[in-house]
Amino acid sequence: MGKTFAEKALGKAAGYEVVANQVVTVEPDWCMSHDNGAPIARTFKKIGVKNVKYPERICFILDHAVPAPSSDHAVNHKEVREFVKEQGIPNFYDVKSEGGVCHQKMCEEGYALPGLVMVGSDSHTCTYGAYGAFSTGIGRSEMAAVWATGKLWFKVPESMKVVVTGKFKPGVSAKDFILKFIGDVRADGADYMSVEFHGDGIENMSIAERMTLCNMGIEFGAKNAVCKPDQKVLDAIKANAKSDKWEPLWADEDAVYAAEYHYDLGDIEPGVAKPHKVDNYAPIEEVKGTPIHEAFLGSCTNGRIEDLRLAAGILKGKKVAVRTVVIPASWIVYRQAMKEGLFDIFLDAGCIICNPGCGPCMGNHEGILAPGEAAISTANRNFKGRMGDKESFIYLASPMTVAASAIKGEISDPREAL
Ligand SMILES: CC(C)[C@H](C(=O)O)[C@@H](O)C(=O)O
Ligand code: SF4
Repeated sequence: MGKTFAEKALGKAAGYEVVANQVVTVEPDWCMSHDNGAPIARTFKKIGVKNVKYPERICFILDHAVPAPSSDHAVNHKEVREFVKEQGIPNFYDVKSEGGVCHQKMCEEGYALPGLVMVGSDSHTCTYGAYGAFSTGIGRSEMAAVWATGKLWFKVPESMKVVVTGKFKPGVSAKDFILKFIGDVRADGADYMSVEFHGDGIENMSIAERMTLCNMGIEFGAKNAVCKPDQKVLDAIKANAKSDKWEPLWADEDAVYAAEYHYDLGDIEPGVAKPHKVDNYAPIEEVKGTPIHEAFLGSCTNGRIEDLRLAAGILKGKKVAVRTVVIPASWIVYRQAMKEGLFDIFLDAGCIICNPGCGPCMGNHEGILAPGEAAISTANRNFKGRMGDKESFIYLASPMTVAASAIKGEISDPREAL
């Protein structure tokens, strides 16, 4: 019987053959934390161990509220800095023009690598599956224990196979597909499963698009989400792989799956997730004309250079009708966007460009909504109150839909703006 990706990756880490539902203990290759490293450090101190087991495997990336918008946030940052120093942790991205959203940094700095086991104290750690890693979010106390012991147990997940063929039509992108998919399988569709994206539809996608898919794995319950580490990935990691333990792993043809789905990307149209759930999908036709008060282009889901280019293509020579916040996912993306002239397009259109970080994605700052207001956002969550006020509304959409909607001040079909 063939093996799934999860069975291979966790088997490799355990050092012996494993099958779905077996419990294994492994030593994760990387442990990522962000601003919440501060409460984790407090928990770590209660364990009674003086030093973390593998300082070189820990990464800290301050991003959730940078620069600190409140004293509480500043205290978190301060405690992270102190912990990094005290424990001799080499991989630290402070509030400087070298950071960005943690998941973007883990990918662009060469931590995300095929076949590695990666954990993060953030639910969207599943993003690194775009590079063929087995990556998953874990809780804070769990992370404190991993720092102390270097180990973590997993139940090897059962797997879901999503076979994706074809190409998107103009005006449609990976975000439209994943929103539609989540609408179909619902928020618990892949609970504790390893989700594998297969097919030429995925091969045709850029790594950025694959990151958008894997990033949203947790929004339908996945333990991890992953794409085959093909030549595109091998080329991308050549320059700066931060570990030599990687190995491209992929599922066998005859692996056994708990569920299987098939999609043709040519059938996908622009769509949104309506308030207040990510699986509340609607095709654009259904929501077209809904007034919005803010547009947000950014986050770990869609703040990459490829996303900014798509939005700029629509905003070029136009004016936005509502406040539009653009946040490149990292300073590398920021510089690139500046170099390509995208900032001129955004600024001429009336957009605000903020420093890389999570921004308003989870309501910390840089674009909080007032009661009764609605936003269209490229992020990944639209829960009640997510952008600051319980009486506000969030529609999730692709960068092109967000740009087209910003111009009209109402939810709009990007195909009409091309
Ligand atoms: C703050 C953090 C723990 C949280 C997460 O786990 O995902 C955040 O990044 C989010 O997107 O909701
Ligand atoms: S950008 Fe949003 S979803 Fe991504 S890590 Fe930050 S808060 Fe979470």
